[in-house]
Amino acid sequence: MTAPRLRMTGVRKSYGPTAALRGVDLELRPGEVHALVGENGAGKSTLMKVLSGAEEPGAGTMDLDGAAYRPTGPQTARERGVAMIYQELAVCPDLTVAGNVLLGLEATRFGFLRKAVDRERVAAALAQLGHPEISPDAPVSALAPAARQVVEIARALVSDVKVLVLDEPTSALTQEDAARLFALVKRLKGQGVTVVYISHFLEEIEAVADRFTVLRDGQAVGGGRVGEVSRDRIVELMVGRTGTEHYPRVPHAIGTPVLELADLRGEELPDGVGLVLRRGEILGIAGIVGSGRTELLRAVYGLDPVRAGRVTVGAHSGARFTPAERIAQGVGMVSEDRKTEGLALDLSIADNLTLSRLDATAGFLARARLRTAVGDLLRRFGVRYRDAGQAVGELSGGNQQKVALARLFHQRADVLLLDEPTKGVDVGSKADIYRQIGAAAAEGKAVLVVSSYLPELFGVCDTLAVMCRGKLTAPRPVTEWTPEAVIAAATGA
Ligand SMILES: Nc1ncnc2c1ncn2[C@@H]1O[C@H](COP(=O)(O)OP(=O)(O)OP(=O)(O)O)[C@@H](O)[C@H]1O
Repeated sequence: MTAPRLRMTGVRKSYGPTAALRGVDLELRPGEVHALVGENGAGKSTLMKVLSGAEEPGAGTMDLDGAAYRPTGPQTARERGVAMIYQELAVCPDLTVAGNVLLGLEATRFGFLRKAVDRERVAAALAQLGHPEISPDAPVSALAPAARQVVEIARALVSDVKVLVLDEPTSALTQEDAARLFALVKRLKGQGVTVVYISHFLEEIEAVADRFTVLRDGQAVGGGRVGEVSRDRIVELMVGRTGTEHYPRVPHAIGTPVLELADLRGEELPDGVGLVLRRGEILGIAGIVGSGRTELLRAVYGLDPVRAGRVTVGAHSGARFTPAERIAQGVGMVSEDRKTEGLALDLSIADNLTLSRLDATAGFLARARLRTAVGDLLRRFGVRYRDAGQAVGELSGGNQQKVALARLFHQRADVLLLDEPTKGVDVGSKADIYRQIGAAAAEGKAVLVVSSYLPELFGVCDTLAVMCRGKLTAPRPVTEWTPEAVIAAATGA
């Protein structure tokens, strides 16, 4: 058997009273793609932060190519050839591509700046990654997310990366860019680089990974070769029980219209959208990143200016309402970008959950009743937390997403606008969210859901419409669509 490239033994890490890692062993081989899977809060990011020097372990040892490995920070980890690429990319937008790729290297490696040589080196790295179209001289601020990600990977490559960690790397990518990323990962593997790949999409893992390890509650509970273990078995290992239903359906009936859009136009997108959403209806909007789906929800909610057209919510007709007015009209939204627009990360879970409830009686509710309501909501959404007084920023990414959704349900909105509601959420918890969406429809609420994950739209929605360059097809029952027809409509084919 090949000697491991990197070995982690008995790694522990606690944040105050929260034990994030409880003695993890992990072995990574040279030139393999190793998937790390597990429920939200299982400890995946923490384990990889320890590996890449961003967090110091409380206990345990690591060795790299047979020698002790104890990084004191991300820079010393990089010097040993271990780098991590986060979901929120860490590039400096004001620098050029070359400036970013060589960041921190000029001084240590070259001693002095050799511009032409540096430029060549960066161009070679980009070509090696299969992206010669990215110019070393381009300002990073001008690049799309997928290209920025390539810049970060190139940065790791020039410092002779041996182990590269990708944390949910496709979360901001179009399907096409995701396919290019998979090709790039395979190239890196061919060059002997070990890639650790964190993802909640088992399809992705099957497409790129050789082996996988499942984390549960801060421990490695299983693993093996991809392809030799069924998806259901992997999910079982993740959640610790059998028979997780992927798309639970709650029976619901469709009633009268509650939201109507007529020729709605934003500054650029959307471009003349009309639709009718009825009580008890779950209407999905498919489309590629950039097609105007997010802009559509933002325009309806009053977050983006509306140039023309009409939005009717119950008795309120017009287009220029503020989000506060929309909330008062019974509209709620969970934005795709929960960090900047959704949650107040420094505030407690309980405060975040109760912030947007404009219920005059809330002030008089006994504290105990409110506490019970909060606890009940957190349970319904399967949030893993220590106590409701804990800051939301301390939760894992997927658990933050669940809090953002739970808040909307606490707000008791009648019209729910959901933009990528299960982004970053694990397979088991996705089912919890689908169940809550179904329950909302059963209570007569109307749901407009934007998603880039087609199986989810097919599994959850009653009706489906596809957005392409700011325009929306007529919504049709989901049974009348096929994935191929959706993709054709989304790409304007
Ligand atoms: N800075 C922090 N302060 C306090 N607790 C933290 C901090 N970072 C992580 N945790 C806790 O450590 C545990 C593991 O979190 P981690 O982010 O590693 O999970 P994850 O498996 O990456 O989850 P996700 O799939 O949601 O990204 C969670 O209980 C989380 O709340």
